[in-house]
Amino acid sequence: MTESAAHATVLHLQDVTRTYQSGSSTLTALDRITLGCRRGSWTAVMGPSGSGKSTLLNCAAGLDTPDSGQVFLDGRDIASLSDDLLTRMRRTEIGFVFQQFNLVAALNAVQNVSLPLRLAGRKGADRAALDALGSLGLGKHARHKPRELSGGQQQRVAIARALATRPSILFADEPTGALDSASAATVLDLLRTLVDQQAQTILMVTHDPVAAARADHVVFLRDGRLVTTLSGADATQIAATLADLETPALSGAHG
Ligand SMILES: Nc1ncnc2c1ncn2[C@@H]1O[C@H](COP(=O)(O)OP(=O)(O)OP(=O)(O)O)[C@@H](O)[C@H]1O
Repeated sequence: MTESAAHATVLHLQDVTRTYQSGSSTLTALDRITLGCRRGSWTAVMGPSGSGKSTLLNCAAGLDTPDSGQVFLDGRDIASLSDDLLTRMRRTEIGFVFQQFNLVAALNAVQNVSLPLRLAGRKGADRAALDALGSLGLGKHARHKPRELSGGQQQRVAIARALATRPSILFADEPTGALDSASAATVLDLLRTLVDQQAQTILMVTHDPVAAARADHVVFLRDGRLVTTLSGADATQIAATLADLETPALSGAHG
């Protein structure tokens, strides 16, 4: 990989604004957000409830459309893509991991992981899915259905599925939110390994300072604005920054 490829910006949001209309009032969920994710970096998004984290992830993933501003994925403005190209981009260049795993209950692990490959029309989907599960230490569980797996194992299958098409970026929405702390640690170790060894790019929403501390950068939102960024911070610093952001909202709620 060349130096420039190693440091290429995979995702760039430029002045992204998203509002919602509620009766006669306008709620600004995202307010001129500018943010970049470089290849092989892991960025966590934190902020009080309602600060715009999910909206940010959805706009970045092309699942929601900003009112203004631009979202570039691998240098392409996603608003300029046709519906067909946008669908293809979502299937192949973006991976998504959710709090509740969202595996298909009727399918076993290998069938779940091969699903996006089949949708993308790739040959050898089962072989690739088996390889992906094996590399995540889940080879023994390939034929297990989701209900036969622990929460941490299900989330690792979901990560294997999200990465099956080798997406440029993995979006993770509270990936450890439904896990006990030991399973969460395993999933976070896996994400860290993917970033360090495969230059995977990750954008993750989390409420958990311990999870955010595993990322390279933490961006903090409040009222739709990006208010501060920490790099290389530990969980204590991250928790303190989050508490500072939540304090005015709490006093407002009681005032
Ligand atoms: N479809 C919608 N219609 C109207 N308002 C919305 C809609 N989606 C989100 N909002 C509002 O936009 C703001 C940001 O919401 P968002 O879900 O992005 O916040 P969040 O930081 O992810 O919250 P949480 O931590 O509680 O999940 C909130 O005030 C929310 O009520």
